Amino acid sequence: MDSAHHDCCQHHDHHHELVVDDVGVRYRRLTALDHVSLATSCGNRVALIGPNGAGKSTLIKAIAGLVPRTTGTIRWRGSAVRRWSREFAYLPQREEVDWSFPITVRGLVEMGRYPQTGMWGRFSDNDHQAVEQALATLDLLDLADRQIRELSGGQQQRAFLARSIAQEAHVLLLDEPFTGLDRRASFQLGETLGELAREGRLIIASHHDLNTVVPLFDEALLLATQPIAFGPTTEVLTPENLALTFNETPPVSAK
Ligand SMILES: Nc1ncnc2c1ncn2[C@@H]1O[C@H](COP(=O)(O)OP(=O)(O)OP(=O)(O)O)[C@@H](O)[C@H]1O
Repeated sequence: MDSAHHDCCQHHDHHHELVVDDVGVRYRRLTALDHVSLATSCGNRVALIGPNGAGKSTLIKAIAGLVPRTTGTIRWRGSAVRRWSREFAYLPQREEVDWSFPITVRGLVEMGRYPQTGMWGRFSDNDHQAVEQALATLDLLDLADRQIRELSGGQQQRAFLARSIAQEAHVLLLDEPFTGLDRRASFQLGETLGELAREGRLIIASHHDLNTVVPLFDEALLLATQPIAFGPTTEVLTPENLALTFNETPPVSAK
């Protein structure tokens, strides 16, 4: 990966850059999230872990400013997040994407520039350069003129990541990015996310495979509508916390 060091952490102070404070989200009468808090900063990869319906997607959308909060606040670098901004990139779950939509990889990555140029705006040299740089970063130059429907699942994920790089997003919010990838594609995506985090981005992803949380993520939030635990992956992934999260009987310690 050859992109220059990302500027994400230059604003770093003693506080965390992203602060989710006591957030609740309700859909009509259903409480999807309740009293959720976490604080983290750029450079981290944060896993959201929990059973189906635990609120992982809802939290991702709330941080992205895509669903309204019922309670609490979300602050990014000291300012309240109220609606979507260019600093956040959101990748929906695979099944929410229309993969038959006729667009090339380059066309998809160019969409990352629309917040700057407007949908019908002229692309400057700077915009073209950002697109080519993003394609190169995700190793997609050879595939740039292919239709996205003609790509493998792993290549499609990379195309979406390239779009968020072209957008110059600081926070990547990914809904189950590893689902449906084989081992090789998963490994490659893991390497890519590691690089993007090292360059100074914050990565937040829902994740289902408990066996790969530790190698792939620095921090984890265990979630079951309410937060069960948040912290460094190796500290929070205890059998007790997992049992509470997945509503199983906690292991009885030997007497
Ligand atoms: N648009 C919506 N309207 C009403 N209820 C919703 C909506 N979206 C999600 N829900 C409900 O909110 C709860 C949390 O859903 P969410 O999709 O955030 O969970 P999740 O942890 O991402 O689940 P999964 O692992 O199955 O993707 C669920 O009970 C779900 O049915």
